[in-house]
Amino acid sequence: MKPYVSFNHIGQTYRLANGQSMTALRDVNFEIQRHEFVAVVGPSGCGKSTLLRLLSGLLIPTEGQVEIFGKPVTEPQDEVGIVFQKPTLLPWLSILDNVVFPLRHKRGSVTPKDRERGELLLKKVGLESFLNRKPDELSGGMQQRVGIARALLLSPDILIMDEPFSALDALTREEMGFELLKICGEQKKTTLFITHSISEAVLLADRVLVMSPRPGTLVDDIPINLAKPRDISTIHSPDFAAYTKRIRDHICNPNVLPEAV
Ligand SMILES: Nc1ncnc2c1ncn2[C@@H]1O[C@H](COP(=O)(O)OP(=O)(O)OP(=O)(O)O)[C@@H](O)[C@H]1O
Repeated sequence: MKPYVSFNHIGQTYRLANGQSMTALRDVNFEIQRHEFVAVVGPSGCGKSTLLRLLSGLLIPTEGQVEIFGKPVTEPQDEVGIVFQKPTLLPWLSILDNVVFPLRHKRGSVTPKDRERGELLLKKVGLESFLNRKPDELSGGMQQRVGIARALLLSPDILIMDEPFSALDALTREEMGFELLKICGEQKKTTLFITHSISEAVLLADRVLVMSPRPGTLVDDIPINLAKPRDISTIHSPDFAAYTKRIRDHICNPNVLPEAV
């Protein structure tokens, strides 16, 4: 099967303000199949967000090529939706207007049909009774749901998420993870999910990519063969513990070879 996303020998060197250069990524190679949920974990500064910017077309790699279905990514495109760590909602707009904002930005206007779609997406994330509220009347978890609905507005095939739940409390974070799995399952998205949380990565993903410290490169690519649908009982299974240990060993002690799970 043709990969949906491919990172081919990706290197990224940033030019710093002082004129020096800094290599953030070195020879990163991986593929993502259609409808696969791939999580990326690694130490701080290893280049996780850089990977995300490369796939979103906000950044062009200094080496290699990122491709979506065989086509090089050279600019941002509608088939990619992004959920950021903070949803950055416009405080003066209602929740519904925030969700349809990308269309207003793109086309200059919003049709009743667009608003209907916005309402449907807000229903999907459980916010149908908050359409006319303002962002600061919502909790952090609810605001992040608005960010997810907004990212789904243009029906992207690919969803990229940069630590989307890191600002939430532990319980809300868990709940949002399960909701995300439901949404990705229903809407058949191909997902690249960046997180600092090893257990979140194992709980949500079909595959976990583990990165080395900077310059970041892949040190492990782990298929997560835990039964689906996943729920809170998944966390208590022995396989879950084995997967998290394998990842933690890489991150805490980069010289330890992965154990078989
Ligand atoms: N625009 C930029 N200009 C210069 N250096 C940058 C730029 N963006 C990122 N970097 C550097 O590249 C490296 C990788 O950054 P990146 O944000 O991709 O890592 P990360 O793994 O997402 O980090 P964290 O987990 O701390 O969020 C870091 O050393 C960072 O300082």
